[in-house]
Amino acid sequence: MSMSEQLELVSATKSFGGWVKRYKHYSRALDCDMIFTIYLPPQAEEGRVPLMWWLSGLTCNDENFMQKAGAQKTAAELGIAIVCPDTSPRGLDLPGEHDSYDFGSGAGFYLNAKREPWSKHYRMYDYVTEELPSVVRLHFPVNGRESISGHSMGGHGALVLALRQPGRYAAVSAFAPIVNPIQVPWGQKAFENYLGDDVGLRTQYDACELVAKGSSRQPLFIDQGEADNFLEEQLKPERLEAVCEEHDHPLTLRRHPGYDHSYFFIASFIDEHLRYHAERLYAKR
Ligand SMILES: N[C@@H](CCC(=O)N[C@@H](CSC=O)C(=O)NCC(=O)O)C(=O)O
Repeated sequence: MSMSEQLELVSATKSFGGWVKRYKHYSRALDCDMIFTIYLPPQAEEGRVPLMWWLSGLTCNDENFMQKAGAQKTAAELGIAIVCPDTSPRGLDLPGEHDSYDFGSGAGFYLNAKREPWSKHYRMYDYVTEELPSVVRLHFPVNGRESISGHSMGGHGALVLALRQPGRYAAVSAFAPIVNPIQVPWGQKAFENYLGDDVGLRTQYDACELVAKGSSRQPLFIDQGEADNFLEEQLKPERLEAVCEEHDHPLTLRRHPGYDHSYFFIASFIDEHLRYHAERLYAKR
């Protein structure tokens, strides 16, 4: 077993007949130690189960979703494992890395950075698409069926990963995703610093641009709160709606009056997302 495949158990907590477990491992892609959390439903004690990836947003780590979304009860009922990676490399002290909430630590944007000093460690795209899935497949009873979801920056990650890898995920959904990062302040700041001014490279990490490019027909399921204080400046779901309409890309976008950007919003609709994922994860191919 390579160094990156060796896991150290950090904690194990029983939940709805299954287990929430945190593991530490060395990531070769990021060249640092990382922690991820997995929920293993009770069915995983008897056989292999499908897996939903959850990508969290700015300022989060691997724990926010497991502690706040209340997903375990329905995941246990449906027999779905959930893996929550962290949102950036950790344990480094790159210059400026911890200075702001929307860049550097806690804000990896699920991309492979090209600019120094970020390029050696900030390779979250490779980490969440290749390295961590290999580790999970090696150590846990998963059956090869995967889906993906996420929130805000993690919603951006879920959409981009799915649109760039047609056929990989049985389902993709998002809560309040950043759909057009190249056109909004959060994304512009991150992409400028991580990727530089290569416009072609930036568009590869932008859901609206990927839909316009048309390389995937993956249906997208999105929930958005109308009282979200990031809605107008950072999220702009109407842009994705317009590009999907123009390119006839399947999109279900639900707007919910009164809901904000928090995990109270996610907890309110996570069961519907899990059922959406389960239907597709268990569908006959
Ligand atoms: N601190 C910032 C906002 C931080 C914030 O709202 N983070 C969200 C994700 S935002 C987009 O990626 C989050 O999930 N926070 C963690 C949580 O547990 O709620 C500010 O004050 O503006």
